[in-house]
Amino acid sequence: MNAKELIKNLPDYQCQQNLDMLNIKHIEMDHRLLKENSLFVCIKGYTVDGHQFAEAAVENGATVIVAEKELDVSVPVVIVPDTSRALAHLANNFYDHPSSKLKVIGVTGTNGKTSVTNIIDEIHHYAKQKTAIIGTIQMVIDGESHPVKNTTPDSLFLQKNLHQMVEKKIDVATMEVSSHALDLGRVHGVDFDIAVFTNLSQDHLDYHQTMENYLFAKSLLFSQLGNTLKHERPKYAVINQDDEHAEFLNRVTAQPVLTYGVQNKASFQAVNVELMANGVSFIMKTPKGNVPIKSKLMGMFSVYNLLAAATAAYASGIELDIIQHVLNNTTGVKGRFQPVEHKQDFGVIIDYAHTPDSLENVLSTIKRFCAGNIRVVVGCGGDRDRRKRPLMAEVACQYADQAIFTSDNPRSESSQAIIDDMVEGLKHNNYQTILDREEAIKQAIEQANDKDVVLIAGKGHETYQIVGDKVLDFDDEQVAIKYLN
Ligand SMILES: CC(=O)N[C@H]1[C@@H](OP(=O)(O)OP(=O)(O)OC[C@H]2O[C@@H](n3ccc(=O)[nH]c3=O)[C@H](O)[C@@H]2O)O[C@H](CO)[C@@H](O)[C@@H]1O[C@H](C)C(=O)N[C@@H](C)C(=O)N[C@H](CCC(=O)O)C(=O)O
Repeated sequence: MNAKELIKNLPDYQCQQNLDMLNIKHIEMDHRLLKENSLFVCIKGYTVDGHQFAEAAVENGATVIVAEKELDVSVPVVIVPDTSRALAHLANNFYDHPSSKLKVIGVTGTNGKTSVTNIIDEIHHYAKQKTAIIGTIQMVIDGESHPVKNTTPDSLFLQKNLHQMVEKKIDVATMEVSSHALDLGRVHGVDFDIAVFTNLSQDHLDYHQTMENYLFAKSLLFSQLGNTLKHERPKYAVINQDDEHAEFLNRVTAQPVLTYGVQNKASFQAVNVELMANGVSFIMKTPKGNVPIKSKLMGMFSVYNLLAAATAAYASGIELDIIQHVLNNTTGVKGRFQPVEHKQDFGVIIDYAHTPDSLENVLSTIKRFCAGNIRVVVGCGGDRDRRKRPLMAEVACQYADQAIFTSDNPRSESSQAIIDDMVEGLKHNNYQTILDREEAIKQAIEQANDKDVVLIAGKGHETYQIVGDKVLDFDDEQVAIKYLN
């Protein structure tokens, strides 16, 4: 693509050099990945400023640099006020606006994003559509799995892979949209068809500082839905009517809204809800009649996840009998309320719950069917929201009979310091501290009696533990299996 053509839609750029003859074959934001004839965008990161790699980028094949300041390099420099924003638009332009060529469903909210995204994907797959999914666990394009670094990737990765999806004739891409991504503009330019809101509770205050900022970031997905129709396809906002922020989000979007909920009247409402030891059942009231649902997924939060996915799928034009089939048969996602199969007479469940709210949801669900004691193994991540630490410990001790506080991903912090934050001011004494996560899981399993349930919380699907700058192999499920057999 001609360099001048590529940058022409940037609203506010300066470039003293002539770009007419330059052909750009790649866009890159990491100088280590550069190839010949690339445009390199210098991103000011949190830990590193990409501007320092400009010279090395030229050596590695960059023929144009996009930066926020003048640079002493031998190739043309395009100066823009904000390189992250420019990258999102350049990538969208370079890959020819891929999100306008397939249906894109974005799911945001504190809890439930992964489960809802996966159920929406399952429904479209069952409806014989070609699907792709982008989320915390992985990116899957037409059944092929790819690793991911972030829940919602940076704009370059995102646009490149949306382009791949168009090439592979994907009909619908369902993606988790984190508040970080919305705030950092990773999804700028993505033409969403449907935006789904699950819920909002305390998390990520290390980044957003206040709940108002956190809500504002989430709301960007709904304002970004715009007010235009794309390709004659209607756009929809799907909102959890029972969440206290529903009304605010309702006002943010200019598109038609479909709601779901249990307590309040909604487009999709669950009534006659029964929470059982082996699943949930309810009648799903819909604009086209009542649909009985009996799912293997457990707990009230699963009722909400199922409703969110059903409403989004309905907004996407899927027939109710297909939605019903998938809701009744889905087995959920690895690391989300995942039972570990074994021979003993007690239960072991792995869950990604790493917020006070999600931990409370999971523990209160277990409380409904556990005939013995609940034992929870839990920690908090390092270099992340410190304010949630005592709240997590309080929830653990309040709902479980015995809590073991241990390491999560301590990152650059000491595990002991994180646990000190958790227990500061804690009035309960039904807890012990075992810093080593494997030892904590072992102890919880060895202490369990018949009818007890052991919940291993916080890391879910993760197969690693981040200690300092090392990423060590660690899989809660594998460790549990080791001590169960
Ligand atoms: C705070 C934050 O969001 N950081 C993200 C950010 O990293 P950073 O700002 O430190 O950037 P950097 O990697 O130092 O590099 C800056 C620039 O220099 C370039 N570079 C760097 C080194 C080099 O040798 N050469 C080079 O060119 C980089 O490619 C980049 O363009 O940009 C990276 C690339 O896009 C992200 O992977 C990284 O996410 C980190 C891993 C992260 O942990 N982010 C969390 C906070 C996050 O975003 N979480 C949400 C999920 C939240 C949830 O719902 O649970 C998410 O969506 O994942």
